[in-house]
Amino acid sequence: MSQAKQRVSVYAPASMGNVSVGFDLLGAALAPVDGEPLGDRVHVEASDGPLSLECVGPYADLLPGNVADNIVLRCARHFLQQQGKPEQGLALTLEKNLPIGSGLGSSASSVVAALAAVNAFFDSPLSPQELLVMMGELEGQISGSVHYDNVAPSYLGGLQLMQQDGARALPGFNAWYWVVAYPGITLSTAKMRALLPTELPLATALRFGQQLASFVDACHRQDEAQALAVLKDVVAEPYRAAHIPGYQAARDKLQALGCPAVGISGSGPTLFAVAGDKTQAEAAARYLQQHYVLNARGLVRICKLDPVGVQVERGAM
Ligand SMILES: Nc1ncnc2c1ncn2[C@@H]1O[C@H](COP(=O)(O)OP(=O)(O)O)[C@@H](O)[C@H]1O
Ligand SMILES: N[C@@H](CCOP(=O)(O)O)C(=O)O
Repeated sequence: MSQAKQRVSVYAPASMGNVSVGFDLLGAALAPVDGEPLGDRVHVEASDGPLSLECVGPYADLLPGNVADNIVLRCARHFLQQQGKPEQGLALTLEKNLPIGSGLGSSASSVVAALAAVNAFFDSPLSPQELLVMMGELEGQISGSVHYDNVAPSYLGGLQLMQQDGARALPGFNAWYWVVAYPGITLSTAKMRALLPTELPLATALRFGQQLASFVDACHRQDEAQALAVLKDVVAEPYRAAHIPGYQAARDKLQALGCPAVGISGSGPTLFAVAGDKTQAEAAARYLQQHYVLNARGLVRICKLDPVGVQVERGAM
């Protein structure tokens, strides 16, 4: 009697790094309100050959031509080496649903889905904390430095604040909609990081600390007015805004439409706008679709926070 082969599929949602107020320290997982997924999927199944990766999906053609450079394969290799396992017997498929270099945590989504999938395939030898550390290291290999504000929310869901010893969930504001718009052009995270100064003036450092502390306090007390008053980026936006085509004009227009906060998602070019209700979210989405999206690769989604993060499905083939 032949034994059924095991198959594991993992979905990892898009994420928004920084959320304006917490450069490299705060991130949010996104779930479109229309129920359509917005994130990469990785499938792992047993095979008789060497470790392999196939890429499919709407943004697969933008991945590195050499599959060995794909972060999903690098994640699988790293995991197998770390576990003392041979590089064979696994066939991986990446469904590349997120645009690359978009500010939607695309590489992080692939990293989270890949590592969660291989870990689940081998019955979870790594704890969630160990896995999160590995995700941060692998994501850091391609984005220019280790930062957890994409991998942590994609893995754990919700709004995640990085601490010295791991990630802590912050209570978000249930009424808020997060409208995200990706114009359809690529901006490399590493290059957008290279625009930033290596040191900040003392006044900026103080303002950053005060704003982040106020935002965290406001989340815990569910003080919406205080949270919105400090949802501002004094660290990265001043250096990045001019490098994102159309960003400053769109931000001004969205504010005029009544959106209480607008910012760069991750390192851009995606922008986000907070909307207090569905009507305002739809007006912002219409504006962004007409004026911020530049080509057919672009997208606009009205989202809530994804409360779940990674989703693992097991099955037999
Ligand atoms: N599975 C993958 N998903 C996204 N990017 C990948 C993947 N594998 C390799 N890469 C490479 O990693 C880099 C990711 O760029 P980055 O600007 O960090 O994108 P993002 O901000 O969308 O994560 C690109 O050079 C891309 O070719
Ligand atoms: N904190 C990082 C976030 C990068 O996010 P990405 O989605 O653009 O990769 C930064 O601002 O550099």
